[in-house]
Order: sequence, then C-alpha cells, then structure tokens
Amino acid sequence: MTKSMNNISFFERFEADILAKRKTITLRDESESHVKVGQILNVYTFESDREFCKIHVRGVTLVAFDALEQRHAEQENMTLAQLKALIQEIYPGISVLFLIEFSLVESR
Ligand SMILES: CC(=O)Nc1ccn([C@H]2C[C@H](O)[C@@H](CO)O2)c(=O)n1
Repeated sequence: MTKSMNNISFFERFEADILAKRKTITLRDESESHVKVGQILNVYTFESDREFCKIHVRGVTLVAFDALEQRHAEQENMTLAQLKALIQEIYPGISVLFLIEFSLVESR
C-alpha cells in the first residue's frame, strides 16, 4: 500500500477512465482528507502499487452521501445507482465524503 501524502491509489478497473479523462472526481473518506487544492498527486493502482499517472487536485469539498446526484455520477463515468452502490461497498455506512476533483497532468 502506498503511504506518501503525495500519493493516491485507485482500483485498477478505473485506470482507463482516468487516463482517458472520463473520470474527473473521486469520493473518499477522511483517511484522504489531507489532500489539498493545487497538489500534484502520484497515482498508483491499489492492487499492484503501480504508478500510472499524476493528477492535479482542482477541488476538495465535502458532500453528503444523500446529496450525491447525476453530475457526480457523470464525473465518475458511471450511473448514479452504480456510484451509490460502489460507495456503499467501499465505505459501508458512510454519511459524508470528500469529493476530490482532479485533472490529468501526465501519464506514465
Ligand atoms: C483504498 C481505497 O479506498 N481505494 C479507492 C477508493 C475509491 N476509489 C474510486 C472508486 C470510485 O470511482 C470513487 C469513489 O470512491 O473512487 C478507488 O478507485 N480506490
């Protein structure tokens, strides 16, 4: 597992969407609340800890699970039902999420 404050990991199944700029946000719990606007993060796969790009953090805001809407799903390149199911699977019972908006800086 990658531990640096300048690193973030994504499940491998999201790599293609990030590199194609189809996925431009991620919703995380408080363990990644240290991420700051303007930061450049090194991006790794969660499964194999392989670096695959860098992203520029464009925004960090709080969003309630119950406030997730269509535009969030579009920014995740999935349906709202898929997004809610995914969040419940990764963070069971979570009520508030950190919405990290990002843009692709460089792929490896
Ligand atoms: C370790 C860990 O939590 N890794 C995560 C968490 C979230 N994501 C993705 C899945 C969704 O697209 C959004 C919403 O959480 O972020 C991830 O790839 N890896």
